[in-house]
Amino acid sequence: MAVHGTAAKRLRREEPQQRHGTWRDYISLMKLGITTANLMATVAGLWMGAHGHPGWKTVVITLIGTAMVVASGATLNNFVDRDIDVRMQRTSGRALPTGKVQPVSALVIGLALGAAGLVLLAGWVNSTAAACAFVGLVMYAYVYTVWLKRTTTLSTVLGGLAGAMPPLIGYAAGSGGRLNLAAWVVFSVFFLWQPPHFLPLAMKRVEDYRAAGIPMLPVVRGYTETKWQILVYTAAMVPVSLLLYALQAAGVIYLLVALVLGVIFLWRAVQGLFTKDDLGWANRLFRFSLVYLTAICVAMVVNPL
Ligand code: HEM
Ligand SMILES: CC(C)=CCC/C(C)=C/CC/C(C)=C/COP(=O)(O)OP(=O)(O)O
Repeated sequence: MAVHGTAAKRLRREEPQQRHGTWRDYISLMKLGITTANLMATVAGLWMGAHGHPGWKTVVITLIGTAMVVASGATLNNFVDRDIDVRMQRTSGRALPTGKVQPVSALVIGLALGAAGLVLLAGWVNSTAAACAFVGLVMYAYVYTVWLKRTTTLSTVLGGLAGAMPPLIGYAAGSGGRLNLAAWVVFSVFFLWQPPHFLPLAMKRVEDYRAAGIPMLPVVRGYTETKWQILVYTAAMVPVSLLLYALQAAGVIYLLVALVLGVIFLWRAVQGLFTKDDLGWANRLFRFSLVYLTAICVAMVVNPL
């Protein structure tokens, strides 16, 4: 049945405009901000695994391979999440919800990046690094994105298993495939860091997630429970981060950075329990989580033993 006049105009307005994407739109699928930060974590793992002396060929190939696998995870996450991203103000302008990039293109690019990155790591680094990358990719693109994010408040914590894999990829690359206790302590620091990194953002975007039907912790259990969990994970992360010094895997400079910034992180998390300005506090904590991440990665590079 032909549709004429205002109804036709309204229909045209509701469909995502079929605009052909530029190369920037395709690149945006890879979430370069998060991917770059994951490479920073990979470098930290590399230097820790190699006790400060990784070979440059290993560094370059590991970073290219890990970048491809993380970009693959982000692109596949965009492909799967396009139905919910269109319903959240923060993500509705992305390339897939706006129709700038076709879903099948994102799927093909995501799968190709993942396959190429895994082959690079397996063929030119080592099988342990490739295995860590494969686990991270499956955990992020499938377990977190397809399954957990839509069904449980535990998605953030379990998604943290994926987010803690890049430093382990780096550690495996730097150590010739050996994942000793220090490797798992590095993994644990990044694992414990992620809830205090993301949950403040989830608080800020609680109405977005409620509108999209995503059961993030603040949507289901409210701000108070979320603030307590932020405090618990931060309180666990600080002493675990100091274990690297106790294991003689990192030196005094690292110890001072982890101690001072860890105490500041902890104090800011405690402040959340008493603040009247929840969203202002959440904004500041999210931003500080990135400062802490950067400082810890730099300290691991500067002062491995
Ligand atoms: C459970 C795991 C994680 C969740 C749920 C999460 C979630 C998010 C979200 C929703 C944003 C805002 C992005 C936007 O608005 O477009 C963000 C930003 C960011 N995340 Fe995470 N993240 C996680 C793990 C990580 C990890 C492991 C890293 C790095 C090692 C990281 C680094 C960053 C950075 C640097 C930004 C700011 C840059 C940007 O917005 O692109 N995140 N995160
Ligand atoms: C080896 C490998 C692939 C490791 C994964 C590293 C990585 C990208 C970790 C971040 C994990 C994560 C849950 C991001 C947020 O996705 P989201 O869907 O909650 O964010 P969005 O709402 O902004 O899309």
